[in-house]
Amino acid sequence: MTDLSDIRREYAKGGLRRADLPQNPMDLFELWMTQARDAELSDPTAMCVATVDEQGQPFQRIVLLKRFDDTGFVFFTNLGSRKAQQIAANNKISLHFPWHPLERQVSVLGEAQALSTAEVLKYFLTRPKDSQIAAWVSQQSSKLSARQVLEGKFFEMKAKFAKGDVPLPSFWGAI
Ligand SMILES: Cc1cc2nc3c(=O)[nH]c(=O)nc-3n(C[C@H](O)[C@H](O)[C@H](O)COP(=O)(O)O)c2cc1C
Repeated sequence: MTDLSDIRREYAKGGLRRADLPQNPMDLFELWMTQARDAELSDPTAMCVATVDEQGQPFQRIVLLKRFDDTGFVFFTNLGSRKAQQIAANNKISLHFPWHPLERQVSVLGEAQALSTAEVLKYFLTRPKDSQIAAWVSQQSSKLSARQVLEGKFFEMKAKFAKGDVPLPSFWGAI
C-alpha cells in the first residue's frame, strides 16, 4: 500500500466562529465565493455533484456553478447524461465546493429540479459560439471509440453552424 502519511501541513488560516455566522447560510456562501474568486483559486466555481444510482451507489463529478441565489444553485449539463438520468430517478443530490487552499469546504444537500427552457436559452445565448457548438457535440456519459470522432463531430457542427446562430439543443439543460 502506498503510504502518504508523511504529507501533512498546518491548517492555520483561522477558524469559523459561531458569532461570525450570518442568519442566512447563503450570505456566508456568497462571501466565501467572493473570497475564493479574489484568492484567484483555479476554477472557484467548480463543484462536485453527487448523485446515486438505483442501487444507492453514489457517483460524483465536477461541474461548474453558473448561478446561485436563495432558491438554489444552477449548473448546465446534457439531459441524457448519467447525472441527469440519476437525478430523474432520485433527485436527492449533494454539492461540494473543495476550497481547500483556503482551508474551507462547502457541502450542500438538497433536491434537484430542471430549469425551464426559457431560462436555459437565456444562458445558452451568453455562451461563446464554440461552447454552444460543443453542447451539440458532447454526448456525455457514453463511450467514444476515438478522440478524433469527437473532434470530427465538432468540426462538422462548426461548419454546419458557420453562418447564423447556434440553436439550443433539446438535450441540453440546467439543473
Ligand atoms: C473542470 C471541469 C468542469 C466541468 N464542468 C461541467 C459542467 O459544467 N457541466 C457538465 O455537464 N459537465 C462538466 N464537466 C464534465 C463532468 O465532470 C462529467 O465528466 C460529465 O458531465 C459526465 O458526467 P456523468 O456521466 O456523471 O453525467 C466538467 C469537468 C471538469 C473537469
